[in-house]
Amino acid sequence: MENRAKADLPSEDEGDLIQILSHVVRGVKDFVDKDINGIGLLYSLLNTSWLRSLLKVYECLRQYLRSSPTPYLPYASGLSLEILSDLRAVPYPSYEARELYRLLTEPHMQALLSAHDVVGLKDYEPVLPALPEDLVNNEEAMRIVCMVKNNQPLGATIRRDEMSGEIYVARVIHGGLADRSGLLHAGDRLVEVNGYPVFGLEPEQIIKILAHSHGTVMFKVVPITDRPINNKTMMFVRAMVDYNPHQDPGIPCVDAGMTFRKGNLLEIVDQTDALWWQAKKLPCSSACAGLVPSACMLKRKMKDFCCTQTHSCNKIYEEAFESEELKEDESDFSASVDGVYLTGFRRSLRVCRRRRSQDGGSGLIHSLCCSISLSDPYEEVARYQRRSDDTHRLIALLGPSGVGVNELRRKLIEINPKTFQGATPHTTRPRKMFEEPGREYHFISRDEFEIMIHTNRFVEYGEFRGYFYGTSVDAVKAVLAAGKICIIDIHPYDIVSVRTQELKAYIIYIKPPPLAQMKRTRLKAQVTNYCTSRPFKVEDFHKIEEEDCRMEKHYAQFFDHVIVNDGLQASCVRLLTAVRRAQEEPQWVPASWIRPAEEL
Ligand SMILES: Nc1ncnc2c1ncn2[C@@H]1O[C@H](COP(=O)(O)OP(=O)(O)OP(=O)(O)O)[C@@H](O)[C@H]1O
Repeated sequence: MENRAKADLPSEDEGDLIQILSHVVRGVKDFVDKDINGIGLLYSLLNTSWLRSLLKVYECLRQYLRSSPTPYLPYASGLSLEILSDLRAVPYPSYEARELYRLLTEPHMQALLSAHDVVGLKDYEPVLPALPEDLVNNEEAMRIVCMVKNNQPLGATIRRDEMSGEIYVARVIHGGLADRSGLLHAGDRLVEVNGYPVFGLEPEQIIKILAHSHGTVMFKVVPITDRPINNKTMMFVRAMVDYNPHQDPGIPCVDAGMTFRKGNLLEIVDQTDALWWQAKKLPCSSACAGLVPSACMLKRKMKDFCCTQTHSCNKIYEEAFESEELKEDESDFSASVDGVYLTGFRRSLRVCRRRRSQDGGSGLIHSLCCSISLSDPYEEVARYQRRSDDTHRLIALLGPSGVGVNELRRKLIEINPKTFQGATPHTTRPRKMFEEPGREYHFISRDEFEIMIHTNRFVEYGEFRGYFYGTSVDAVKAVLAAGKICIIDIHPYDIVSVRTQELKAYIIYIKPPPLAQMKRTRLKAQVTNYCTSRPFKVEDFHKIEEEDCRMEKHYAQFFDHVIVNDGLQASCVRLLTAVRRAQEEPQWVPASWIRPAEEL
């Protein structure tokens, strides 16, 4: 079969396109197993038999054009008419003459001969009537555009030029009906809609005309001469803020607007307009894009909002921490599983952090909360696939106090201490008898600790009873360099310190289940703080829920994954799966992590 296909090819170089196609198919096949958007579709398209047949037809036609065949007879149908007339003149025609007469008078034969003459004389170009001589030179070229609406919006917006009263197509929505037709463009001047002249009308009146028209809609337009080119390449971003077009009085067309939430991934498909971009939400469910504010426009919109938020940012932390009397001896937790020492399990530094936020911490909160939302309403992202020889990504668990962050982290390390490890913290407190330097803690002086703070070497730190405690970047890197997966718990404060090119943290948010389920699953659980260990009370659950709401409201854009901690066992399995995916499957990460700054 394959040989025959080869033999059918007109000559060696006619096979070029087929060869190129085969080469492309082989190249694309190598990427099929990688999670690249649309690659499967492209592969099956390139592999279709009709595409190969089409290319063959194309090659044959090229060969035909190259050999430029000349017709055997210049005028076959004329000759057939002459023969018919001669045959009619024969008084006693033979059987063969009668047969020939019958054949030549058949409509199919006549059509065939006529087609031969048309092709032979290359007489197939349409003949246009001559242009009238009195044509006005500067008359505008009009375009008549017909579209079948099919209950879907046209995917274009219009605006009225207040000075001239002319109506223009303001924008064409990417992937919408108008865009797919390729016949309407932003800047085209609208002259008529379904035969109604639109000059001087309000855009609302034109929309009414459109709403009443069913089936085919006809536009008469004067096409724009210099069409703006969308020369920016496609860009993927993570939304760092919520946006609702219905609450934005500044949007040019609410119906074309797209709602998005913090953390949503958007594909920016059109940046022609400096103020309003067009975007699709990922994973893509609709072919049609929606209108979203551009980065600079959204930043402007967020400015006022963020100013009002500064107070509540401070409040979040004031409210999130509890005030309790502390016992120094109970501030540490450590254990050994299968001879492997579990480190980095200090008691929560909630209280220390509260103190930090009181004495000067508010500046930090402000800079975290507002710098993120103000300066970058969109964060450019790119697909990142960790190579097997790269260090693992840091796994950072975040969640309301008491939800079970430490419990899950501990379980993960206990299940597989050869794979997972916490980072050994630093402290300025004196070493206890049984402690070994570098095992429970790295013991350093206060001066050394302060230098490390000022040189940003901590992913998180706090002060407790006059001593500093903290997890350093180097401690995390030491675990990663040993080929293990470093798993730490963080506070919202620490998000900025772990989301770096160096650590590539994958942030998993541990979310509480609904109240009833939380009560049911925590029947035997204990709230452990610095001075007591007691069963959960209803107030504890309410506090967890409140903190959950606040964390989601302010930090959801940073969550790479969310796990609802209902049953401990099931949550553990989900956590293991999420960690495996973070390390082995492609993930969206800030583009700055994988591209040098000058390329961005
Ligand atoms: N899914 C669960 N089912 C039942 N009990 C749980 C579950 N998750 C955690 N717990 C229990 O809830 C209590 C609090 O958990 P844990 O100490 O891990 O909270 P945390 O989020 O680390 O809070 P903190 O930051 O205040 O230490 C522990 O007694 C733990 O065993």
